[in-house]
Amino acid sequence: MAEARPGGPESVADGAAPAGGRSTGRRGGVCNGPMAAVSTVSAWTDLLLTRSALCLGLAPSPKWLGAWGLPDDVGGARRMCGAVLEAAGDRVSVYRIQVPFFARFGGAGTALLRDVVDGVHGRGSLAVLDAKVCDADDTMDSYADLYLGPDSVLGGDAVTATPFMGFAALDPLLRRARESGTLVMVLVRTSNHAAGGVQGARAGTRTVAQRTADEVQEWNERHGTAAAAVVGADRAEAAELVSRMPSAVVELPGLGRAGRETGDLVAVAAGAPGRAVLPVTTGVLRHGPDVAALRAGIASWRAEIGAGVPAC
Ligand SMILES: O=C(O)c1cc(=O)[nH]c(=O)n1[C@@H]1O[C@H](COP(=O)(O)O)[C@@H](O)[C@H]1O
Repeated sequence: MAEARPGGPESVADGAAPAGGRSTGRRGGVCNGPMAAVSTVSAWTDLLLTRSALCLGLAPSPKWLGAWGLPDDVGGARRMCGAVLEAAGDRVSVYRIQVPFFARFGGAGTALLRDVVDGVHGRGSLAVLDAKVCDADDTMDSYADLYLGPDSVLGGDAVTATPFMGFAALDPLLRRARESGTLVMVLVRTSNHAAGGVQGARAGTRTVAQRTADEVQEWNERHGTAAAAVVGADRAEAAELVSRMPSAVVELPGLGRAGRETGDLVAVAAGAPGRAVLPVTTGVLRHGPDVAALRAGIASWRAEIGAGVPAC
């Protein structure tokens, strides 16, 4: 079995020329004063339709580094990310990057995370920073400075956020996302077992998840399409929630997970063409560290998704 390519910064940041997607620095920065909103969703749609709805998870956790025979340190994390990016080339539209697995290495981990985001952009792909943030008032501006847009510390194209301090608490972050042409991916319904008791609870005539979905749609209608959504529910519930947010990019987690049918996820995604992002982490990382095996795993997911959610 070939090993993951050892790498310096170049091995993560180098990539194929951007192929129809976002190029680094194309958008205005968040620190450059007021800007016109850019057509965020159309940039995502272009990529999702021309490449694939497939989104690769980058998760250099102790578990995965151990499974790959790599040291649980920033060097191991760099080699893992380099191998996945090398295997994917320019065939993947979006990466979901698990922030805590980088931040746990301190400053070196944060620098690696920025390198990885640059590597994603170098391949013409988009980077979702999975940090699940939320707080009140001016802290949200600081989250934007950290996560959103080319002039932020980490340069993400989207950040995940929890709405459970009340949807209005997300407003400052959403405004910054709109200004920088990025997205806030709001947790509408998550797939973890404990979530049902909160997100499935009824608030008047709607569940909390339905109400949050409606708030995503309302924000986009009022202000522009910076609100996106994470919907990790079964087929019927996911389809219903997605139908409430016709303007939003929706991330549908669960591919390759026990108890989740790929066909169900693909069917929900097919109902939101050009807006649905299907992340897979375990289902690809289990093929590593061999780059050829990773490449074959990615190709197989693209084919399986492509049968239901066609890309050109
Ligand atoms: O935000 C997410 O992506 C997410 C939403 C959700 O509903 N459930 C969920 O597990 N996730 C993330 O998905 C990751 C696992 O990805 P898979 O291995 O592809 O299932 C976890 O680390 C979570 O952070």
